[in-house]
Formats: sequence, structure tokens, C-alpha cells
Amino acid sequence: MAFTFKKTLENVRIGNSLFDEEGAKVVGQLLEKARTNGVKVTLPVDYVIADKFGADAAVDAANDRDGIPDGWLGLDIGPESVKLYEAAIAEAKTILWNGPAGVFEIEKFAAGTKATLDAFTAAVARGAIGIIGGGDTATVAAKYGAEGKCSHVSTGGGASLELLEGKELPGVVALSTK
Ligand SMILES: Nc1ncnc2c1ncn2[C@@H]1O[C@H](COP(=O)(O)OP(=O)(O)O)[C@@H](O)[C@H]1O
Ligand SMILES: O=C(OP(=O)(O)O)[C@H](O)COP(=O)(O)O
Repeated sequence: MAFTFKKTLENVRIGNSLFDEEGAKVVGQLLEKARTNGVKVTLPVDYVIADKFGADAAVDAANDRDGIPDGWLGLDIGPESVKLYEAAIAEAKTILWNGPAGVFEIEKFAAGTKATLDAFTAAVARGAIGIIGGGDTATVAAKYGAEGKCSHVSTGGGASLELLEGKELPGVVALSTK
């Protein structure tokens, strides 16, 4: 998701990284809404890049200044981004985590997600509320044996976000009235 923001807002060269054409149309509005509400948005600034999607890909590093070459794609956040994420997580009282930082299923692209998980569980240990919402993010917690270090883990991604938006989830409504 971050590459849609980086390309649209800052014209960063993202190579063949994931880009959401539809999502790009609302990026400006989203940032404006965040500004109006005094919400700080932290985006990555460096990347672990690969020449293809797979465990046998060639790997390199890239940052916003030089961008990602055509034919390459960003599959994890880099060390400078990890520091930004850690700082944002460290000052939060409530953390809702929806979406891994990279392709954690492949070891060479898992470092950013693991560092994010470590910052997340450290925050919960110091008293913050840390909620995971998302099937893949829940898998991150399970993979590293950290489910017990989270306040709550839900496999529902979009559903969790809809519940927090105030929408009614039919299954939850049915169970709540029993
Ligand atoms: N830069 C990336 N490029 C392609 N796939 C990615 C990238 N970063 C993460 N992913 C993949 O996206 C999936 C996470 O999807 P997402 O919907 O954000 O999570 P959740 O299911 O927790 O809501 C993971 O399988 C992960 O490997
Ligand atoms: O996090 C998930 O998806 P989402 O982030 O796309 O909503 C889960 O994989 C949703 O799985 P489910 O729809 O079987 O509960």
C-alpha cells in the first residue's frame, strides 16, 4: 500500500512495486483529512528490493532519492523506515496493526515485519494496547510465537476495520443478541 502513497504524493520511482490505481485517486484526500485532524502519517523511506517475487530473487537496497529501478519491486521496508516505525510505535498508546511491513513469508523480506512486531510487543509490554487485525498479520504473530504478547489478535482485516468504523457486522450482531 505504501508505494501507492509514495508515488502519488512524492513522485518516488517505485519500479514494478504494487500500485493501486483506484486507491491512488483518494490518497490526496486521505492526507488532507489526516492533516485536518492532526494525524501524523509515517511512510517508509527505504526498501529491500528484488528483481522478482520469490525466494530465489536477487536482492538490493533502495531509498526514496534514487528510487526503485524498472523491473525491480520493493518487498520490505529498509532500516531507516524501521527506525521511523519504531519511533511511531514507541509513542503510541493504542496500536491497531493491519498489514505486515513486507513479504514476511520469505525470509529475506521478513526483517522489517519482525522489527515492527518487536516494537509492537514491546509497546504492549509497557502498557499500550496492541491489536492485530488481519489474517496475514495474525500469521506474523503466530510465526514468531508472539500471540500471547498482543492485547488482541483477530484474523479479520477488513472486517475489524469496518467494526471500528462503527458499521454493524451481521455475525457479531447475531451473537450479541443471543
Ligand atoms: N511490498 C509488498 N509487495 C507485495 N506483497 C506484499 C508486500 N508487502 C506485504 N505483502 C504481502 O501482503 C500480504 C498482507 O496483506 P494485508 O491484506 O496487508 O494483510 P492482512 O491480511 O493482515 O490484512 C502478505 O501476504 C505479504 O506477503
Ligand atoms: O485479513 C483478512 O482479509 P482482509 O485483510 O483482506 O480483510 C483475512 O484473511 C480475512 O479472512 P476471512 O474473510 O476468511 O475472515
